[in-house]
Order: sequence, then structure tokens, then C-alpha cells
Amino acid sequence: MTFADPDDAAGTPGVTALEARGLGKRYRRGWALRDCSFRLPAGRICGLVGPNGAGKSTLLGLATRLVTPTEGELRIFGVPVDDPAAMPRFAFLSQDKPLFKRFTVAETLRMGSELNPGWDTAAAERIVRSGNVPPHAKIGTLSGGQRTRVAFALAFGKRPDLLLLDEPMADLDPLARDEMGSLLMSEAVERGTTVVMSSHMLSELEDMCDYLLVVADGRIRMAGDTEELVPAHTLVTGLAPDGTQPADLAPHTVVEFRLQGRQFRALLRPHGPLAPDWEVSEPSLEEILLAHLRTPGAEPLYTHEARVQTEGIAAA
Ligand SMILES: Nc1ncnc2c1ncn2[C@@H]1O[C@H](COP(=O)(O)OP(=O)(O)OP(=O)(O)O)[C@@H](O)[C@H]1O
Repeated sequence: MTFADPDDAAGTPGVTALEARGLGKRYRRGWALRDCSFRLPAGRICGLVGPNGAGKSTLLGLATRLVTPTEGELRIFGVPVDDPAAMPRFAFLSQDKPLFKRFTVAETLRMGSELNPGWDTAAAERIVRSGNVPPHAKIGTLSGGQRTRVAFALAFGKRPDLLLLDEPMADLDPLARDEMGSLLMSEAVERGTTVVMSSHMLSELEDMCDYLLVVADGRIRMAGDTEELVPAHTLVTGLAPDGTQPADLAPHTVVEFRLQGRQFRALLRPHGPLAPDWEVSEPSLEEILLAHLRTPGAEPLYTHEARVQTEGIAAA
């Protein structure tokens, strides 16, 4: 097996931030995540997408050691996640953003600086100040958006190479979400931080992410650079006079097929020429994600960059 060199610097081309091989977690009820193998290059903003119960939080839990794997391996910048050397490389922001309600904002940041040797005071204070969050206000008196901002300040203050976010903006109104999205992008880009962000907001993912991990039924369904994944798909509409899937679709990978009266609409990964009477268009990322979410059994797709040696996986 070959993994990324543990000494590689974050944000450098060719460096792998997160790499899973045969990763799996089984609970008494069954597998939450299985046969999970992928590579996420450093410096990317990766959306983690999937229906409820798909295994997204389990994957984030495995990356942060809150969940122990049943099988397989996961490495952060080449270091196994259970190695103490992996700890300072990442920060995790869970959906409930646990903060001490009775601490003030300033006390919260001071706690961050005392707990983290590489603490970046300037970055943490900049994030709080740019949102006009009063430093002497108690956390319990802040709005949801202000609390999220303080949680982001704590996460970025740690100077992580990898930032893991579990639905970070789910409880924010559209304005606060837009503001936090811009903040996240600018801080991450400035430092070359790799971000993995789970979200159900497809438009948010389309705007922010340049890399995707799609999970359904505990398995990875799509992984890689959005700029490669999107053009690998085509949306076609045509006639299906007898109400079944036309034979001309057979050479292609059909991700989703839907009948609308005598017409069909299909999301494909074409292999060869398409029937001349079909209407063809390029789908948006949102359309591709929706099709995959509606068809969890579709054949998985990994870009070359995202793929680690596993059997039976198509490359974009
Ligand atoms: N501690 C646990 N004990 C038993 N089963 C669990 C546990 N945690 C998760 N599961 C199960 O594992 C599966 C994956 O759950 P997970 O929370 O990872 O999904 P998710 O994609 O994050 O879902 P959501 O979008 O709803 O947050 C689900 O079937 C869930 O019921």
C-alpha cells in the first residue's frame, strides 16, 4: 500500500489531505459505512453529500476519532488518524457547535489560545471582529449566526490544515449563511486549508465546493473534482413510445431514467455517440447530485485523482 508522505506540507500540489482505504463502520443494526476508499488532495473545498442516514456523520466521526472503525484505514496528511500526530492537523465543527454558554466571546477565544499551542490570535479576532460580535457578550446571549462565527473563529484559530464541518450552516438564515460561506472560503483560500463540509444545501455546495464526496447507503457513490465529474454526465430527453427504456441507452451508464408520458429524461455517462433524435444538454451539478441522491444504486464514479486502488470502480 502507498500513502501520502507524512512530512508533506499542507496545501501543496500533489499532497493528500485525507485518504481512506477499505474504511467501514458497523453498528449492531448494520453497516453505517462500508468499503469506503477515496483520496482528497490538499487545498480543496470538498462537499460531503448524501441523503439522511447515508453515513456522512459517521465518516466525519471516523476522521475525528469520535467513531472507531470496524475495518480499514484513514489517514490525515499521511498520518493514521489514531496517531496523536494527526490531532493538531485538523479542527472539527459539529452541527451543535458546543461552546460554553456562560463564557464571554473574549474568554472563549482565550480558552482557544490556551488549549492550542499554534493558536492564531489575529485570525480568530479578525473573524469575530468582522461580524461585529461584541467581545464581552456571553455566548448564551448571541444569535445563531454570531455563535457560528465564534465557532469558526475557534476552528480557524487552531490553524488546522484540514477543517471538518458537519452541516455548519444548517441553522443560519440566508444572509448569515451567505456571510459565513464567504468567510469560510476566504479564510480557507488564504491559508490553503483543506475543507470537508457536509451539507444538504445543494446550491451552497455548487457555489463553494470544487471537490465532492457523495455517499448513499453507507457507500461512496461519487468522488472527485467537480470540474471532471460534471462534464462526465449528459442529460438527454427523447421519445419512449412504448413506455420503456429505449435500447439506444444500453451502451451508456444510466444514472437516472424517468418517464414523462411518451417522453423520457435520463442522466447518463455517455460511452460513444448518442442517438441523433435525442435532445442533449449539460446538467448542472445540482441536477447530477439530485439524480444520484434519487438513485443510490447507480454505478459509482471516481475521478482519477480521487481513486485509490479498488476493484470495480469507473473513472471519469
Ligand atoms: N451510534 C450509533 N449507533 C447505531 N447506529 C448508528 C449510530 N450512529 C449512526 N448510526 C446509523 O448509521 C447510519 C449512518 O448514520 P450517519 O449519522 O452517519 O448518517 P448521515 O449521512 O450523517 O445522516 P444525516 O444527514 O441524517 O445527518 C444510519 O443508519 C444511522 O442510524
